[in-house]
Amino acid sequence: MTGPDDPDLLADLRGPDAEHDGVFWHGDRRLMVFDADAASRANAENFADLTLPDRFVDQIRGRRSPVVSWRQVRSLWLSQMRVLGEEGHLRALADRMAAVLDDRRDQHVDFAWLAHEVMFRALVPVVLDGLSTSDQAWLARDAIAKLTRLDAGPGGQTRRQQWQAVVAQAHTGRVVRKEIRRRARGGRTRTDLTQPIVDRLLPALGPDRALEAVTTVLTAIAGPPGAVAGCLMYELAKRPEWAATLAEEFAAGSVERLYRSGTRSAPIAHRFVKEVLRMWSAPLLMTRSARVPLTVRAHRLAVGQHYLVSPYLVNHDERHWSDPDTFDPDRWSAGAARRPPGGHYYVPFGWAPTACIGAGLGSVQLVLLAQLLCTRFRLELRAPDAARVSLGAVPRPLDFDGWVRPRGPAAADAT
Ligand code: HEM
Repeated sequence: MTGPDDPDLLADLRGPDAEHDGVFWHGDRRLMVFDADAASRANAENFADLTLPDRFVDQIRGRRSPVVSWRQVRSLWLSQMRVLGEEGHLRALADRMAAVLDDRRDQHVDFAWLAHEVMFRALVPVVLDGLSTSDQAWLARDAIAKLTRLDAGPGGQTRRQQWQAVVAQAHTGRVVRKEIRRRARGGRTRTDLTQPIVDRLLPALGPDRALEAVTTVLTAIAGPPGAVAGCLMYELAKRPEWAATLAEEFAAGSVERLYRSGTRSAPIAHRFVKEVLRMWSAPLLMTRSARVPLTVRAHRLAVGQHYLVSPYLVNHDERHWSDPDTFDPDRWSAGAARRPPGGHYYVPFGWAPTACIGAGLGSVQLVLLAQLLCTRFRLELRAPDAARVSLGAVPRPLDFDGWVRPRGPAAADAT
């Protein structure tokens, strides 16, 4: 767990949160909306009619662009996500994760950063398939720069890091723009999240808004998936009894079945993943700007005022969860003593209508990662007793470094 001197972004918020039942003003007039019902309602009202901003060229010329609702963009992605969750795509996703782990084998690594790398690199082709190695490397550099900024906090980056971040972001823009243009000219088609945007929405969106849509997903896969994966590695490393239970479950089934039926074929691993997602939800806080006048439990927000929501605090709310700070995958078993309250009290993927489009794939990917770590690889920690999780912008294991080792042939055969 978190050490007393480690960062805790929520330290000043827990007291007022309990005192005011989850809705209160904090500091410079920002409303904290940590109550599950209030957060869900505020998000629904705020984003009910979300449309994309006008194109840049139209803004300059004082014209209106064709109206495209965010719902249209999301619905194309959600359909494509179903295809991307099929057997062949899951196998390819797992192969890409295994390749990153294999590449780092026997080197001294920070596991929290490794987790980001494994998740992000494996997910890039889900968003933009078929990129050259050097273009993929630019996307990874951009993601690392964003994560470094998150990790360092405001003003915590050196000028060199800031400059590298600008360069990486510019290159990512160039890579995505080039790929959209190539596909629009009738080049190759791919099964990824960019293709339906090009095929179905490009004329209405225009190139700059299409670029914005694709980079939104690239940003989304650069943070929470890796943060949660780092915590999954942490929980597996700290709880050998759970690692052994999961290894047994994976050995009893085949990995091919896992690709075919996803989380269904590994119910214990799925419970473990659900609990990691609850216990270590990322990000800790999300800032929203009111797009319409909002009233949250009699607190009024004018357009442009900010409010903050927290999947983490909702998932740890003592009013709804029993022993919320205890890591207990068994709470997800049928008939468990600590029952989850269900519904919108469990929000590791946020709230409709902007809830994560990758919730299903993200969960399966975490199960696949657990499978790799219980069967083909193992983590050897440099200082097992020192490892703990701090609560910065995202939950982050500290002193969590060591070596990825291959498992013996007997364990590999079990896959
Ligand atoms: C375990 C993995 C993941 C976690 C924990 C996670 C978590 C989140 C959270 C908390 C949000 C904010 C939702 C809100 O605004 O209320 C979000 C949004 C989003 N996520 Fe994920 N995510 C994961 C995986 C993925 C994957 C695999 C993809 C796509 C390949 C993805 C794409 C997105 C997108 C596009 C959004 C923005 C949705 C919108 O604004 O409409 N995420 N995610």
